[in-house]
Amino acid sequence: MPDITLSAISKSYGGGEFAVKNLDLVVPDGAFMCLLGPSGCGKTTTLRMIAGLEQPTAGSIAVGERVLDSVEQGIYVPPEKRAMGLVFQNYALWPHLSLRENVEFGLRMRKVPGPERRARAEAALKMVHVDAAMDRYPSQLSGGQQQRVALARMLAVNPTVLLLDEPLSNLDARLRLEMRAELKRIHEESGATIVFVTHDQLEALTMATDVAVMNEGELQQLAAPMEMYARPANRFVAEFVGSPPMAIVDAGASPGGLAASLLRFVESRGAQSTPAAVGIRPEALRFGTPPAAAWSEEAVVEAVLPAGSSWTVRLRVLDTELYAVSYQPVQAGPGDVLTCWTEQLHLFGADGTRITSWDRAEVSA
Ligand SMILES: Nc1ncnc2c1ncn2[C@@H]1O[C@H](COP(=O)(O)OP(=O)(O)OP(=O)(O)O)[C@@H](O)[C@H]1O
Repeated sequence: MPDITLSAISKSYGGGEFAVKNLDLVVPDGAFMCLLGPSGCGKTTTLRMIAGLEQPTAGSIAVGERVLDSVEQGIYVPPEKRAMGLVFQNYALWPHLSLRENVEFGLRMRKVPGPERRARAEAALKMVHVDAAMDRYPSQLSGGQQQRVALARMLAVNPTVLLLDEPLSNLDARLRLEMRAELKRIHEESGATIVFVTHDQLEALTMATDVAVMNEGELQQLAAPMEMYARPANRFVAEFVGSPPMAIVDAGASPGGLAASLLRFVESRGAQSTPAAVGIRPEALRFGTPPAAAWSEEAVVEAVLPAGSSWTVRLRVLDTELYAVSYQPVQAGPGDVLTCWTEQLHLFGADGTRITSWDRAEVSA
């Protein structure tokens, strides 16, 4: 299956508001792409347009050379002719069919012969761990089990493109973790192209090969997960990806404050442009003697919150409260003064975009 290309796609439901604005996006063949963003940012609308369930109001969608939508050329290919598998958050299982029959249904429509149909349905149900309940009816299952059956129903037809809209939202934490690993394995084994909608940044970071972050209908950044985490393209992505979120300190506050300290540091390191804001990830803050090339300040410990494998520390650094996350035990208590330092600062310009010249300077330093 070739790449899926969205060119200048917009969607308005009327009233002048755009659910999706001028979106250019290529989903490479075999990718596991997550569309990530807060509620209402246009992820579902984008997925539904790829599926053919919504028509764009401008732009075009193509798979390889085959145009599926083109507003300009008046082309629209209906969902059933797109050969894509779909699972939505609000999956609909047939209530009068057993789980096995539900999964076999799609295969029956595709005229797959009986024995093969049965084997493929069983294998798919096994994959999502509901094979023990194969002869039950949907009403006898929990929401999470039903969601897994919906996933199995789609997997059974071996689609080359899977479109998934929050398919793990009804699962408890343990099953979610298990299904993330399963989906990743299914992706690797099947070679299918997956487009996955989620508002959960951890889900995107753990599963995707490519993450497209959206906000208010617009693409904010398209990158591999670790690249996005290490170098968020703007303030929105910086605050959305990562937990706890990156602290972003605006320049121009009091001269004796944290912002001034950070600005003095970046100036002393020859930053080519003055940032409007500086970001620090909580897990990039360290304690103890700083390396010569790192920014550091004295910090007053306000609280230490142990969480088993990590320690979250609330600090006051000059005029600002910061959080640090340490994966080593923190031997300190309220009122103690520690030296905190970091080797990675994220610089943002007045328009909120990342100052990339600083990253290059940091790398070459
Ligand atoms: N059928 C519709 N009619 C009118 N407005 C709609 C319709 N569907 C979506 N919208 C609007 O379009 C915008 C984007 O919605 P969309 O469902 O794509 O966002 P989302 O990022 O998937 O959000 P969520 O995670 O909450 O599902 C929202 O402002 C929403 O209210």
